Amino acid sequence: MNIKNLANMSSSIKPEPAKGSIKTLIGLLPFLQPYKRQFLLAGLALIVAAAATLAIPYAFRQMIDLGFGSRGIGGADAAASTLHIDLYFLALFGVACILGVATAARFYMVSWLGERVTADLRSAVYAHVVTQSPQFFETTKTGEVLSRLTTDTTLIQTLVGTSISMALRNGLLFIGGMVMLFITSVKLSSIIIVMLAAVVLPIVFYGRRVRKLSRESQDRVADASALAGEILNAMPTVQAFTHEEIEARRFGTSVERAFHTAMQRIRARSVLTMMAILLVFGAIVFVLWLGAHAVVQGSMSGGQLGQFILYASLVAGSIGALSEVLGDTQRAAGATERLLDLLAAQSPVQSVLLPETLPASLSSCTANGAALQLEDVVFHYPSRPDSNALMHLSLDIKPGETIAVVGPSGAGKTTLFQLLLRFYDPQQGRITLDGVDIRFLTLSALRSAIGIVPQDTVIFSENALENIRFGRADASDDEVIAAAKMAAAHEFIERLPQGYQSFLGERGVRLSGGQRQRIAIARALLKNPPLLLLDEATSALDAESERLVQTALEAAMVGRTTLVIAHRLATVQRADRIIVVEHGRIVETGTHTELIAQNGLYASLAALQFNTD
Ligand SMILES: Nc1ncnc2c1ncn2[C@@H]1O[C@H](COP(=O)(O)OP(=O)(O)OP(=O)(O)O)[C@@H](O)[C@H]1O
Repeated sequence: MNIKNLANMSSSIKPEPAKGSIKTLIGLLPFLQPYKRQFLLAGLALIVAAAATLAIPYAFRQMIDLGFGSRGIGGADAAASTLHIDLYFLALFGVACILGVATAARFYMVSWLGERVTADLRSAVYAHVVTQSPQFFETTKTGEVLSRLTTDTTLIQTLVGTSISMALRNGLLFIGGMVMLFITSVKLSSIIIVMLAAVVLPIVFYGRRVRKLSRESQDRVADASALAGEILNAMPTVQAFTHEEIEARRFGTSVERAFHTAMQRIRARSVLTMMAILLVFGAIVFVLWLGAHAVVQGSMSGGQLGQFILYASLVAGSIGALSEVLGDTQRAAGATERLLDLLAAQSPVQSVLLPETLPASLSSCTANGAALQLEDVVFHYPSRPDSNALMHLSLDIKPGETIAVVGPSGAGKTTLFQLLLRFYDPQQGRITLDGVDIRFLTLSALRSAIGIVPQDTVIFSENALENIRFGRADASDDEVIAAAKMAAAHEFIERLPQGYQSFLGERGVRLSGGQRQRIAIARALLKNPPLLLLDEATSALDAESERLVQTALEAAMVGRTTLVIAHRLATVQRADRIIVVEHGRIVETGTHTELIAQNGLYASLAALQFNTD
């Protein structure tokens, strides 16, 4: 349980990972391992198909030399020749049948693998990303994560579903074809080998360039989608400032940049393909020219040359395909690198291996709430190491107490909540819940004990029932309705067109601010936590909403410890204690009356903040 080490772990993903090489693909092995059997079957189908392909030129030669050859033309041998033709055509058809079945089987297995591995990878990356701390989401754009989940996984799907099998098939055809070329004619094949060596070097060199451009191209696409994601999430602001055109132009520029980089990659890849084909075929045409001379001089039969031509075109085709596969594989290697980076991101806030448990009274909140202690807490955000957001903050809260937290903007009020939820760990000091250091609890045990009503409630694209059930997934409908009643949300939900079944739409656009807050309060009540964190909305509600929200909050505070970032007079007046925070320190503590009497920071804040009530 070395907390220091845990805290020091970096959560951010590397901004620019080391150069992607095909070796990176080894990182995919854990995702392939569960499907060894399918791989084996696909491999078998592949070998059968490759063997059938390689058998075709041989059958072809037999047909020419033995079927049409000098032995078979005219006279007594005519009957035997017909038999030969029948046999060899039958054999050829047999081979084609095997090729058809084996190719279909390979395609099926390999495509299945591609889809399966991609689905697993997507789920694994997503499951990992949702456990990351806020720090991660500060440094990684949502759009980029989405792009990795979609574009990058699709590249890997191409790799597993197509490229690997293409590489293996063409690799086999290349090796088998070369062996058969040597068997057919050692002299011509030796010449081909020498020429091939001269052909491969430029291809390898150019392949590197294509890989680099691939990576850049993916980055640009990710940039564009990150930009779009950010803007689409802020549409009302964008439109209120009439920024539609500017944003459309900005996105257009980003898309153009992606297009430009993609074009560079496509150009490089076209050159690569052209070079590969020209060089390989050039070499083969030259060798065939030599072969034609050999047939004329009688040192080679026509069938032999036919067979050689077919094998040579198989070999040439396989080299062409391999160079193309190399491009895809390199793109997939880049994608794998980016996905593995995401998977490797470690949240600095981790559950300890041997967690302590909360006292039973806390896990089922029936008692009075939780005791909470902050002991000399010092904290700075990882992105701002030289500016402490909280400084030597100590606080002792008894079970059932209601504490109002007041302070100027930027004082550290929200930060305090973030630490209580363990979105971050303090650099110094500790926080205990009923005497247990919260770092020794599992994250889920800690967060289950805390209910939060944020300033701005997120409403999911679900009906009202499910939106409240977000507070506790296993709550029954009756429990949800009971919580809604306590939170003064029942009436307005009943009045919605389909009552609790009403779809609240993306971001709950159909609900007013006060209604959203009551949904949030209902969620918290459903969770029934011993510790409640409220962040009162600063925006003014109309008198009726205000009254309803206050009623709901009062219901929510009963029987639990409550910390509330207060913006309303009613709240501070009801609080057992008010703590006044400034520059990350507690500067005043007391009740409303006491603090007003002190005539310090609180008194001046109260005069400003609460005068509308
Ligand atoms: N994610 C973050 N990364 C870096 N600094 C942050 C982050 N969040 C807050 N801060 C800084 O920490 C300090 C305390 O911020 P905090 O949000 O806790 O203030 P607050 O009292 O809640 O203010 P407000 O009432 O305006 O919400 C501020 O100086 C703020 O700029």
